[in-house]
Amino acid sequence: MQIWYMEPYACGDRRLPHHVFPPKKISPDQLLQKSRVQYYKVDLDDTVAMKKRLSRVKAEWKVVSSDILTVNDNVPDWEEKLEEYYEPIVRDDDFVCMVVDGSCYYDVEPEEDEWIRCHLEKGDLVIIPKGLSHRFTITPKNYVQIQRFFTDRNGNIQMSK
Ligand SMILES: CSCCC(=O)/C(O)=C/O
Repeated sequence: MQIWYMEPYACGDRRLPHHVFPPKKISPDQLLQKSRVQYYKVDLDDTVAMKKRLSRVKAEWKVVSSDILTVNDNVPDWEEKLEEYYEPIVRDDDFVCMVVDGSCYYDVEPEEDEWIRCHLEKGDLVIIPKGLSHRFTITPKNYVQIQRFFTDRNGNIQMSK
């Protein structure tokens, strides 16, 4: 995963990196300190290691359901969907997301109008904590397949998936 500060009030093609000038990249540890976003690299080609990592994440974060979402330009109402995903949201549950194929950006906003761009590729898994403003968009590949894991902060019935 590559992580960098975005230029303020980025406009134009959202798929471009929109670095601040000069570019300011940060490490996953710095991202964690700054925003509480956690990061794991999952080796999707190693089934045993992948299952181990995912079952740990599911147990630790009380994952109750998951889905797999493909975002590409064959999606009906593609432009509208992208608009919707780019709208900042603040969730009241922790959100876990892993890139299965392709690439995408999750932008997080630890402080008002200060956006940090996380460029996720295959095997990158992030945990966006509840309460943190974030948004999603695609990269110039125009293609990503992600697995989303939904958590239950109230400890309700667990569904296996
Ligand atoms: C294409 S994923 C859109 C972002 C998302 O599903 C979500 O709920 C983020 O919190």
